[in-house]
Amino acid sequence: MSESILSLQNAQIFQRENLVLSHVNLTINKGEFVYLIGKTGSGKSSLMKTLYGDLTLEKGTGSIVGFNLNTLKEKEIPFLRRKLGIVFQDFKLLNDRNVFENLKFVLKATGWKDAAKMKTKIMEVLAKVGMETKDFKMPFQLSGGEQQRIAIARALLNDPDLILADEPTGNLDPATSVDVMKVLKEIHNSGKTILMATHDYALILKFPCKTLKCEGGELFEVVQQKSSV
Ligand SMILES: Nc1ncnc2c1ncn2[C@@H]1O[C@H](COP(=O)(O)OP(=O)(O)OP(=O)(O)O)[C@@H](O)[C@H]1O
Repeated sequence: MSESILSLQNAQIFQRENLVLSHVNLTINKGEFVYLIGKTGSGKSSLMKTLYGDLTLEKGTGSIVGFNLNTLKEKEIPFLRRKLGIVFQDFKLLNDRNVFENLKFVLKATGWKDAAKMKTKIMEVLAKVGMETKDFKMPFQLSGGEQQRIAIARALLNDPDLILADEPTGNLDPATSVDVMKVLKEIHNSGKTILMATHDYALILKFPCKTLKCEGGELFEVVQQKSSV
């Protein structure tokens, strides 16, 4: 039987007092790659934020990477995020330090102490995104696509059970988006589970996968046909 990594049942997603999505039923099994699509303002980011503990799940039930979203305490959120790799549209790299130090910062913040082990891990994740020769570069010396690769490498540091990518190609041109998508697909092929919010339909057509759509305040699966995505 497939192992569920993420499950929401009859969930309601709120932004403050505003109901953004209702009747959300969603299961993601280990090893899946799932797109989350929908127009701007349809609730993709709100759903993602609920999954990484930035918004509270107030109605319905939910569990993710072994955490119960209904009973999640503030102090548990860092532990939840260690089991998630989160990738954002705007990379969120620290501009005052180089690539290596950006990654080391995350390892130290998550309890790593041994310098040699940290170096091995950093070079391992950089190799996975094809950036092993850029460890000494400052973020502003990198292109947008390269910065996103580093952000993906950062998301891999703690061997996450699930990667949540919120519009990871949103700031990239079409060719660079395809390159970054290839990196994400390689990571998926190596056994990782990925949920990716996007409104880049060209990418979905090029790399078809299970697709969920936020529309009219609800979430449903769409069939992979040009007319339906
Ligand atoms: N911090 C906030 N406070 C109150 N309402 C918010 C907040 N952030 C988003 N919203 C509202 O929640 C709804 C869903 O927004 P959300 O950002 O989840 O959409 P989205 O599908 O991710 O859009 P986009 O593709 O533009 O990122 C919108 O109506 C938005 O105005």
